[in-house]
Amino acid sequence: MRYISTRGQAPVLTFEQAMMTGLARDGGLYVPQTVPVFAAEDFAAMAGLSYEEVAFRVMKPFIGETFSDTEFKGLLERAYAGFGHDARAPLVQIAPNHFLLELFHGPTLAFKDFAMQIIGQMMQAALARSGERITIVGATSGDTGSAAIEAFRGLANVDVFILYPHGRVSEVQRRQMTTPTESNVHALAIDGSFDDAQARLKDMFNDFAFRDGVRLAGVNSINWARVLAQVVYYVYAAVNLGAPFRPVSFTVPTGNFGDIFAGYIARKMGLPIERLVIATNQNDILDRALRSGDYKTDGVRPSVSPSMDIEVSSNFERALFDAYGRDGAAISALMAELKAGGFKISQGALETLRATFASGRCSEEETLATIRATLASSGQLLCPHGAVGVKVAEEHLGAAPMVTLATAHPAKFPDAVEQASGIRPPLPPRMADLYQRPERVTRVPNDLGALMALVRERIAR
Ligand SMILES: Cc1ncc(COP(=O)(O)O)c(C=O)c1O
Ligand SMILES: N[C@@H](CCOP(=O)(O)O)C(=O)O
Repeated sequence: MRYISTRGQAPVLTFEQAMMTGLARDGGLYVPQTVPVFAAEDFAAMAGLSYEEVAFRVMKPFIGETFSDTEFKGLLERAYAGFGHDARAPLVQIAPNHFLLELFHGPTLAFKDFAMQIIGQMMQAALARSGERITIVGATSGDTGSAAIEAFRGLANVDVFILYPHGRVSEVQRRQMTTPTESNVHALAIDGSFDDAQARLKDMFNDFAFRDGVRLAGVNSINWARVLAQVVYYVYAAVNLGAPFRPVSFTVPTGNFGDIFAGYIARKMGLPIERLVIATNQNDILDRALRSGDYKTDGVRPSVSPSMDIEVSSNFERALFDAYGRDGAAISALMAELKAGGFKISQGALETLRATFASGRCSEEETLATIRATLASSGQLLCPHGAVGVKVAEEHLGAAPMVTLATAHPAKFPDAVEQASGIRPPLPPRMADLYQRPERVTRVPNDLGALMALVRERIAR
């Protein structure tokens, strides 16, 4: 399996190279040259298997010979051993044809753990072989950061720097990033939005002297390995609901578009996904783009679902690449226009996107009302991101079972959940002292030069 860039001008890489590279050197994102298609029997044989076994079967064709089968199985076992639920990703029914896929039983209580834990294992194995040392820089709106820190804390050959928007993540999210004591962990609060943090991260990748000098690696969903690991739970959920013999629909609370893009890959692999629904909060650029064809930024507005406060959705570039017939030059031109505020999607590409994705938006009031209503109707307490998903899913119910991704634990957002429901969800006992632990964070300007200087200075220590 080989990986190519969405902008067509970067070297073609193996899985291991793509994983260790992050952003392509032409500024694009790596995607598989071809997506393997599974037979119906392959999916049928996965029903009832453990999460780790499904992960092995789904990921194996994409990773090729990067690891021996025995080694890869060992990495998967270690990655998911710390999850707080035997099923890893349990399905819970909330209405006759509507299920939640609980993706918050990992160590940091959000879906990011599913990919970050196995990437941590795979990167460590690759580094042990090469003897290299890397510098991870990540941008987060709250959940990627803590999951990355959890996966890489304390490693001797990795420094991990996490940029989060100052004042725009929940207190639990912030403390998860600022309280780890390991010296290889660097929490950085940037003056700006998540979009600013992600833009500076991409600028760092595009500065080759810096990138090569610090051996920069990325663990955001710009890294193909992140997307791949997230494909697994779509397959796992669908086969346990009757796929391939009956289709299943998914609604995905969406921000950076990595999670729903994983669903898109699952569908390309032959998984019968009837509807793939993008659910946005009030930062609804994706919903607007699918309706109007105009992908125009108009500023991020803080919401009660802060992890989705994103306007420049990185992975949308991967979907556009396919929708434009894999024309790297066309994607480069669109991304150049985006830097100036936005672009118009061609009619042909728009029709392709609309044939694949449906979308909807959920306001602030609707988010809180959905937390209340779902608790009353099903007894399930949602986090605000899951609530955005449930509200939009309810507008797209059809004959196929609908699965809404519950992307984070409600205890990560206690203020919003309490405001909606009157219930303040407690943290799990292992995190009970989170509010007492001392915090360690550096406030940083939204300035590329200053950020690069800080990273260089810290890793030289
Ligand atoms: C809790 C939660 N829900 C939803 C999302 C949106 O996912 P994606 O950025 O993959 O679209 C995020 C951020 O990634 C998140 O942290
Ligand atoms: N919501 C995310 C934003 C970054 O997304 P990623 O999937 O590209 O890492 C977060 O919580 O940080």
